[in-house]
Amino acid sequence: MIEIRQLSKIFSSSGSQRVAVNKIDLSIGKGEFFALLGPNGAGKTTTISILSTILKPTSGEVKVDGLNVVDSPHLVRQKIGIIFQDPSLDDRLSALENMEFHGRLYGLSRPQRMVQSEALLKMVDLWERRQDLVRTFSGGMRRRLEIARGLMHHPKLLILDEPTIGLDPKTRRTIWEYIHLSRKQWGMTVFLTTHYLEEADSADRVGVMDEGRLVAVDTPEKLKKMVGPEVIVLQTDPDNLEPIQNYLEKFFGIVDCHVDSEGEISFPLPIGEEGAIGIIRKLPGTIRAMTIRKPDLDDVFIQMTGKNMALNQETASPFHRVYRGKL
Ligand SMILES: Nc1ncnc2c1ncn2[C@@H]1O[C@H](COP(=O)(O)OP(=O)(O)OP(=O)(O)O)[C@@H](O)[C@H]1O
Repeated sequence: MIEIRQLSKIFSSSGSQRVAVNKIDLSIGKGEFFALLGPNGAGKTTTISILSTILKPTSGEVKVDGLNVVDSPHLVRQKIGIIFQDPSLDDRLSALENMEFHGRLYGLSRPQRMVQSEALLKMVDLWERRQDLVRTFSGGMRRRLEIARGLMHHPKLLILDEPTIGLDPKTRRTIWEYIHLSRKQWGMTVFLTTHYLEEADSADRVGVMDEGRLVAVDTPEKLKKMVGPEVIVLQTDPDNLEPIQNYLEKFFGIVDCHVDSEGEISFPLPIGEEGAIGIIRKLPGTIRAMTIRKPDLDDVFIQMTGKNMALNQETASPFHRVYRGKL
């Protein structure tokens, strides 16, 4: 459904150049659910702006369902639905009018518009509120309406740029139910950018993007396996973080540590070593608590980029054991 070859985008302004996307290659199959994960400024929005024909590449080639996005932008737009980070509804119109307007732009007939609007507004639980102005809607209701509107012309490819940012967990779950329902109904491909690790976790494949480069692409399970079987998280004094890092590097060759200013340090448990407790006993300073858990996509990100991705995470990994007290 998507073929990206050696795609680069360089922004030039007042004499300086910024490489937002740096020679990425990516193929996404029909019906696949693909998540692009990366921190602020990684190049995710730029990539999907090129995919959706809003921006032109500096070099490289992008095809959507066999159509080149530069040569055939109008045909490509017919095939895609986009949900942007920033709301794009007209809040002076009602929910139904927003649907109707979008349907007209996509050349749907009146009967098609009526059938689709009713089915989709019912799907997102907004049918009862169809005559109300969007300006009277809550953030979650607007987001649900945007999803319904993006699906109005039955796109082959749905592009979502952080669609659930700032929404409560219940609304996020509901939105995903609608998207998965539509995937099942007409085999839609989904291309998502997100900061939420659990959203990326449910994708068929995840691409890790950093500073314009695609540093890894694989299933979430395989990416996590690359980190190792388990990750140790330790609580210590902030002053003790550096000595611990030095010790881990010197005696265990561990360089993929993540530290935060509160005194937390995490690193993959070395395979074949004497076990977590054995390592901890030899570390300098006081260790207040230790958690052992399965790696998550944040650990993958740290290992690939040396940076932390865990923004907005609600819950820790469910697969953890916690040790507290004297170790
Ligand atoms: N129109 C522009 N002109 C100049 N630089 C830009 C422009 N758009 C994006 N950039 C730069 O390109 C880089 C990638 O930005 P992009 O918005 O694609 O990142 P992102 O991964 O989507 O980040 P976020 O998660 O914050 O949305 C950034 O350094 C950004 O400042």
